[in-house]
Amino acid sequence: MVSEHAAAQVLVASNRGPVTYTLSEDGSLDARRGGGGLVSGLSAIGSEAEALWVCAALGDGDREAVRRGVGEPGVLMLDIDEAVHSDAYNGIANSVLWFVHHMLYQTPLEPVFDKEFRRQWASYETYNRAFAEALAAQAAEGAAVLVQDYHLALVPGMLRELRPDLRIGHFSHTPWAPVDYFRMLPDDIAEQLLRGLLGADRTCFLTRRWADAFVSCCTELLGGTGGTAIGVHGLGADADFLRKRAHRPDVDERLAALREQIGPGRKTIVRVDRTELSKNIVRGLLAYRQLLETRPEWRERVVHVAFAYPSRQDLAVYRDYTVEVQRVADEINSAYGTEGWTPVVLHVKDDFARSLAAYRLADVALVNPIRDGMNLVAKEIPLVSEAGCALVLSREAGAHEELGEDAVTVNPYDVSGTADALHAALTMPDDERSRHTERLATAATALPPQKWFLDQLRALREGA
Ligand SMILES: O=P(O)(O)OC[C@H]1O[C@@H](O)[C@H](O)[C@@H](O)[C@@H]1O
Repeated sequence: MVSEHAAAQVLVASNRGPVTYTLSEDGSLDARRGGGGLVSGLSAIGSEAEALWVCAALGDGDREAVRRGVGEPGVLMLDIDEAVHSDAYNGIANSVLWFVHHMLYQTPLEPVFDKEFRRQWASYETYNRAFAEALAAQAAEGAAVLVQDYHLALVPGMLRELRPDLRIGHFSHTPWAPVDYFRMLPDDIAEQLLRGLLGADRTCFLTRRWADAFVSCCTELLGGTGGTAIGVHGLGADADFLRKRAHRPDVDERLAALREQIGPGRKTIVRVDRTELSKNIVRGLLAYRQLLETRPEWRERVVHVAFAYPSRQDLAVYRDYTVEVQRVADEINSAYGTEGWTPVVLHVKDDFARSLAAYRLADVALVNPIRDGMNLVAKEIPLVSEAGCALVLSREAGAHEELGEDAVTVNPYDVSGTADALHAALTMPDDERSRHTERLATAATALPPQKWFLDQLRALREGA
C-alpha cells in the first residue's frame, strides 16, 4: 500500500549513508558528509527528482540524531535495534557474505554454519525487512529504488512483495563468488540470497566477471535468473573533484611533511587502503622486503608509503590483521632502516588530505588485492600523481578489466612476482610511464560516478 506521504520518486538504500553524526562532549551533534562514488553519484539526481536515501543509524551519534529528529533533507536514517544491526552487519554481512565473495576463508577450519550463524541470519532478515518496509512506506507509485550491496541482499525480494509497482534495482559493489565457493553456504541460505537479488528488475555488478559468476550461481542453484535483467556498470573516479581537492592548502601542507619524512631524491611506492583483509597489505610489505633483500641497489633509494586506515574494528580478525600490518612494517624498518632512511612510512590514522598528498608523490602505485569489486584507488592515483606513476595491479581487482593493459599485472599471492613487478615499475622508462599514466587517467575517468548512477536509473526506468 502506498502511504499518503509517500513522495519519493528515486530512492537509494545502503547500510552506510551519506552523513554520520558524532556526539560531542557538550552534547552537540556534528554532521560529517561521507565521500565515495555513491555520494557523488546521488548528487546528480538532487535536482531532478524527489530523492530519498535510506540508511542505517550506525553509532551513538547517528542514533541520537534519530532520537532528536535531527537529519539532513533527503536522508532517512533507520534506528534498527543495535544488537540486530550488529548481528546483521558484523556477523552476516562482514563475516560471512564479505568472506564468501572475497574468498577469504581459511577453509580447513572455516566457515562453520551452526546455531549461532542461524541466530545471526534471523537478525539479517529482520534488518533487511526494516529497510524493505521503510522503502515501501516512502516510495511514490512506480518509483525507482536502487538497493546497494551485500548488506541488503534480501531487500529486493521483500520489497517486491510489499510493492509490486516499484522499479527495483540492486547493485553489488563487491566481487561475486564462483559457484563452488558460493555453495559453501547452506543450500537454503544460498537460495534465499539469490532469490532476494532476483526480486529486483535489474541486478547489477561492477564488471562482467562478477555478473557472470552470479548468473552461474543462479543457473546451478535455481535453474536460471527468471525475468531479472543483469547489468554491468563500471565505476570510475571523480576527476574534477579529486584534482581540485588534491591542490587545497591542507594537502600541500601534508605533502611538505611527507617529502620531509621520505627524504630528497627517493622514489615512492604508494598504497592507500582500509586495513581490509582483502587488500593484501601484508603480502605487499613482504614483496617490498624481498625487493630490498634481493636488489640491494634499492636500499636508501625508495620508500614504501603505506596508508592503512582502520576498518571494521569490531571484528577480531580485522584487529589482528591491523597488528600484523604494523608488525611487518616495523620488522622491515628495523632490518633495513638507517639513520636517514625509513624504508616503510606507515600511517594508520585516517586522513583524506594526507592520502591525496601521497597520491601526488607516487612514482609507483601498489594495488594488489586478493579480490576486489573494482578498487578506485587504482584509478585515483594515476589521475593525481605529479610525475606520472606506474601501476602495479592485481589481476583479481575489478579495475584490472579496464586498466590491465597499462598496468604491471600481479598475481596477488605471488610475493616474488610482486617484488619483480615493483622493480619493473620503479625502473620503467619515463616516456613509457607517462604514456601509461595518460591512458590510465583516461580510462579512470571514463565512468564518472554521476554517469554510473544516471545510467542505472535510466536503464531501470526503461526496463533495459
Ligand atoms: O563496512 P563499511 O566500512 O561500511 O564498508 C562497506 C563498503 O566497503 C567498500 O570497500 C566496499 O567496496 C563496499 O562494497 C562496502 O559497502
